[in-house]
Amino acid sequence: MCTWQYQDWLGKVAVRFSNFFFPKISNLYFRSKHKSSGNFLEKVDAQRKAKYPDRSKLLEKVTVLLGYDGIDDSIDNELCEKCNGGKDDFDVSLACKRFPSISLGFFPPVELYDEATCSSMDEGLLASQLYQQFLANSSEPKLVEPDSLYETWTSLCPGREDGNSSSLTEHMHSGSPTLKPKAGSNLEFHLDEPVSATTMLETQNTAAPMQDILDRSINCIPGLTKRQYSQLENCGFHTLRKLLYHYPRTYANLQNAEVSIDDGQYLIFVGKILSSRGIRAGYSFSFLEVVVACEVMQNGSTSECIVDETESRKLRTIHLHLKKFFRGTRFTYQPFLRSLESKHKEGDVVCVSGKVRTMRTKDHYEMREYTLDTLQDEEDSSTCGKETLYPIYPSKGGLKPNFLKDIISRGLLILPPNIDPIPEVIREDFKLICLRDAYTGIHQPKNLAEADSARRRLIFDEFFYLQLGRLYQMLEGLGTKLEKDGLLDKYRKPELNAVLVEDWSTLTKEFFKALPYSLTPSQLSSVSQIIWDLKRPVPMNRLLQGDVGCGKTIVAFLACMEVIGSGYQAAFMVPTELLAVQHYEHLLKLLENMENRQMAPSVVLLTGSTSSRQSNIIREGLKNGDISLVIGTHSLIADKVEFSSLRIAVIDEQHRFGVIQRGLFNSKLYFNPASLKLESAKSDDSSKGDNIMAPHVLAMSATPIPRTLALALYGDMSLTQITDLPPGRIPIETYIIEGNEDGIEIVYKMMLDELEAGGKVYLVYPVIEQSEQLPQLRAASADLKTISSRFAGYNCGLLHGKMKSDMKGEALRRFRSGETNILLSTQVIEIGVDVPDASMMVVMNAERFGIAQLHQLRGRVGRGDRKSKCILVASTPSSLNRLKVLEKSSDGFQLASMDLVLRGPGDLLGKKQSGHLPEFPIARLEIDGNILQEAHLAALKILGESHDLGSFPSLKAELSMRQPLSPLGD
Ligand SMILES: Nc1ncnc2c1ncn2[C@@H]1O[C@H](COP(=O)(O)OP(=O)(O)OP(=O)(O)O)[C@@H](O)[C@H]1O
Repeated sequence: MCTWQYQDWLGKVAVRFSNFFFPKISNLYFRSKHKSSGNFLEKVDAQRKAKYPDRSKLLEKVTVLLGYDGIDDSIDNELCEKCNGGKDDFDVSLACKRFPSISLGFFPPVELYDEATCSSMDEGLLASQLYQQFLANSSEPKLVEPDSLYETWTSLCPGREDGNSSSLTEHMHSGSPTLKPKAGSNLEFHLDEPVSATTMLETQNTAAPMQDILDRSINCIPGLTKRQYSQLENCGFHTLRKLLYHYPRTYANLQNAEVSIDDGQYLIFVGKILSSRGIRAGYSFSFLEVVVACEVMQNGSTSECIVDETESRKLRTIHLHLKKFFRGTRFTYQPFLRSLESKHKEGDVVCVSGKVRTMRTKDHYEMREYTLDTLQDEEDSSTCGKETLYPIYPSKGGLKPNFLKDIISRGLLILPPNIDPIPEVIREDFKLICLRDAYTGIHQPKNLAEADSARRRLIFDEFFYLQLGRLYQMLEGLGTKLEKDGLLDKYRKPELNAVLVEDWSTLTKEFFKALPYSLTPSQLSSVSQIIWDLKRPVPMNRLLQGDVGCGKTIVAFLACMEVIGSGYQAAFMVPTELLAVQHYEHLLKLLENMENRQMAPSVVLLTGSTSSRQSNIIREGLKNGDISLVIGTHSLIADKVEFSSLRIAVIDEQHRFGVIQRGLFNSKLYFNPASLKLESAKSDDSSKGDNIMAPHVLAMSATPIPRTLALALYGDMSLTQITDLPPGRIPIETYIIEGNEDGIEIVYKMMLDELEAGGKVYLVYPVIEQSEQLPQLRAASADLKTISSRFAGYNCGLLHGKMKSDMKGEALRRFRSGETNILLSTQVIEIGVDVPDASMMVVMNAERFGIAQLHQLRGRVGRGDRKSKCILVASTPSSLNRLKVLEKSSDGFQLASMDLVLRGPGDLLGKKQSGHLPEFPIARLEIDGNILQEAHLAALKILGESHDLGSFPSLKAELSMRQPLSPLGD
């Protein structure tokens, strides 16, 4: 920089110095009365008049004293803060304008998910106000310099590299305040009137896509101090995206007042803190009581009443007593209590939400569970907007809701309009608002309608990227365009195609004829749909779903027969050895019934307990194609197991396998073209022409969830549902009994009655052995003696996961054959165990099991034509209620979706399948099914246009930002 440039620069710095730092230093001095500040002030004053070069040293010193890195840092920060209105100014005046009705009063909660619509508020978004304020401030002749405005501008709009004046003018609205470039310069501007935020933001985006702004560091928010930055970072707000995902948990609708306060209602109030007291109530007991005075309307008044001041007499004052209790000596110390008290200042205007309990004194209410948000100010409360929504944020990692609210509104300001990766045509088709409006709408809605469209758009995104990701992954795994189009077509037209029984393979038809019962209509159509898929050159990925005991196994066996009948191999993987043995034995029995026994394929069992000699033989048979069907456990996915021509993989109880396990299974089972030994043995030619193809996958689940939920959970799978039960099934009677002495006696009596009537009883326990930590839990092993002596004339068996495999098989065999009448077991029998004449199930400590789990357990009985009972024994009276839902409903769909809602759907794209954290931050699977369907269609539309998303680079980028995808899900 040459000398004159440097002096010019320093001159500008000095102007800013006068305007920013001098008042700051003065404040510092007057506030602290500190001597050193006084000295500084004197020096500063002297240096204001000094020559430019002499000032630089002091400037540097002063800026460092004020907590900046240097002059540049301070200028950037100060200007940004100015353009945000400066925190102090902004907080008071803008909050009041934004929330004109922050007045004392009582208002009901408006849930984020509420679909009600209300009239809209006048123009006046926070964003434009902030800009106007910034520009108003900036219009002081001394402050605004052409390039300082430019600097400010670029710092506000990080994506913008140069001040392109033409693009700026392009977007100016007629009649809007304008910012015009001076003639002959693309850097200098003069102000006519303030420019709206939208106009400015639009202008900085015309050149490059700004989608990546969401993934920039949180540091890109103007005016963020270092401290705020590190606080946000520490709480996980690394990027703007993460910040904007911090949605309000609800909105307080401060205008929509109700008239009565009833005991037990969840309500929202706005009021003023009267007192805050930490009280020691005993040796190790204390509590905090915050009293808030609120003015609410008299019974019979309506919300319109308060618009007219003369009607204000209809208001009455109520007192809310917010109480928090603490137990423990350390909570009774005065310093602790004082610090509690000091968190709430007398006179603060607060928004309180929670459950009210009426107190003895009239108009006094107690709230023990509450949320308290301090509002910015109550000024200007007389100006009532038509409707005002006040977003209530959850706090995070110690960051206060109001702080987050402020940072989020600053973040919204720098959002350019073109951050939306979803093409306009899709937005129009599905009536979606643009992404920036969605972020603004969810954080700063003018009315409920706006919040609702914002929410709809954000939910759409959550589902859309999930669907897009999974379908994209599937397409990537396919070779030809034809296959890819075929796959998409299949998902586009969910109406199912089926193959008539006549067109099934000969083997399938023979096996079908040998069944001891006829298939239900649902089973028959499921088989036909699956076979239609099997005949296509595209690998099937289908989920067969149905309630417990509906007969899925036989459908899967028929699918295997179809493949084997075409000269290929089938693998049937189940989660437990017990189930593998059961399926194996069941299948052998069915095959024995076949008229033409020679047609029966070779079937083997491969589990962890298979001897190594036997395993070697089986592996060899699978490799050379001698074995047509293998039933087994995880052993099937071992590296060593190779197939000659695997054409279908059945995965029973698929949710029992982790994402990676399923992926491994999938990727391992590729049809090996090198080994076409069986090609000549084909009896049908339906599959000819396919060279290398992934095997068909038929996953089975006994967790019957509604179609929409299934779509979300398994978006890349076609779905077949068995909706009926085999004929002759009698509904199971369910009883919930408290496990006290009397209760247990009743249970034993019911068991005895059942045994005397010739029934068989499962007795299920939460644990195998009694534990010292949980003495209240009854244990299977420990109870064996008690039960045996109690039911002396009957034989008891024991079955649990720690037993050796053959012992388990033997225990089940004895129970099935009737050698034992009572089987004491753990939840090991939960999946798949099929003993059709078992007629009673007793579950001890039933509250230890999930709802869906209990439904599965209950499904072990009532599988034959005998009337069955299920008794759920609850340890405590309080747990009875939760179990009652099972007493009322036997609909697996309803119970499973309830369970899903309680547990959360789990991580669908990643490895995590804990099911404890809902993966959709804002969507609710149980109510947003229609949006999910639309998202599914939109994903198909996009991929139909471009299989590899080549034509949609923004979508591809967004997909990778949201979740890195890999075929194995890791
Ligand atoms: N159409 C039918 N008519 C009569 N009985 C049938 C029919 N289909 C299946 N079954 C019998 O119903 C019982 C349950 O079938 P299966 O074990 O296949 O059920 P599932 O759907 O796999 O149940 P779970 O999810 O509990 O494992 C079996 O004993 C089976 O033989």
